[in-house]
Amino acid sequence: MIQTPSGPRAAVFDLDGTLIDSAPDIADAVNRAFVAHGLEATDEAVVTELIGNGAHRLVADLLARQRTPATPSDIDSLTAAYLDSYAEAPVARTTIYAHVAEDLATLKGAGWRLGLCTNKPQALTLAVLKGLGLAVLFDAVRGADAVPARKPDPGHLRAVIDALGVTTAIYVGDTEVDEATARAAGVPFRGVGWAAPGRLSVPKAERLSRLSDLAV
Ligand SMILES: O=C(O)COP(=O)(O)O
Ligand SMILES: [Mg+2]
Repeated sequence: MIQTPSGPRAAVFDLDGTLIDSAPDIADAVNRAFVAHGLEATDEAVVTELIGNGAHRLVADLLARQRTPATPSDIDSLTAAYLDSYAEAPVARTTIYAHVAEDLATLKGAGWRLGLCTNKPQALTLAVLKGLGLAVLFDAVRGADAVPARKPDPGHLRAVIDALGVTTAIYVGDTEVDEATARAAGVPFRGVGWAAPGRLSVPKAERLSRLSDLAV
């Protein structure tokens, strides 16, 4: 049985790399856009390492990695092409990490308010959550374009916490962007045990092995 005697009864989650392994669909979509523009595709493992700062930054980082000179308007149009391509197949190869769906349901059943704070755009976030059957679990969802400034701006996380109608919450994520956002917002942070190597500074021993451990 889950016990929630003290501490915040609200948790906000990052999406990519935290709740879902979306890297295969992100890599496919960004590579389709690059190839359609006469550019090279990038290995999925490399794309995976660059996820977490939003679509625009992913495109800019991939171009820099390929040493392809690009104007701001080139980056804008490639980003738009990538997001269009992603929206066509948002959950073709995406999977939910083990136990995540059942643990979120357990927390919700125990009275926790659940929020989502992601650098993925809002419409795509909702499409992914719906496609995976996770949308019903969340009381507030804010993608990168649903707030004035995205993570690591603390206002992004604060907007989700405000929308939950609570004063604080635990933030759960998989990268240093999430850690920095929580720190700047004055919110406690937990990293997930399944984060990709090198993406979190919090020691592995302190990371969550199950999301339901939040309630222990
Ligand atoms: O960078 C992105 O597109 C989204 O990543 P996040 O869900 O980990 O914030
Ligand atoms: Mg993430």
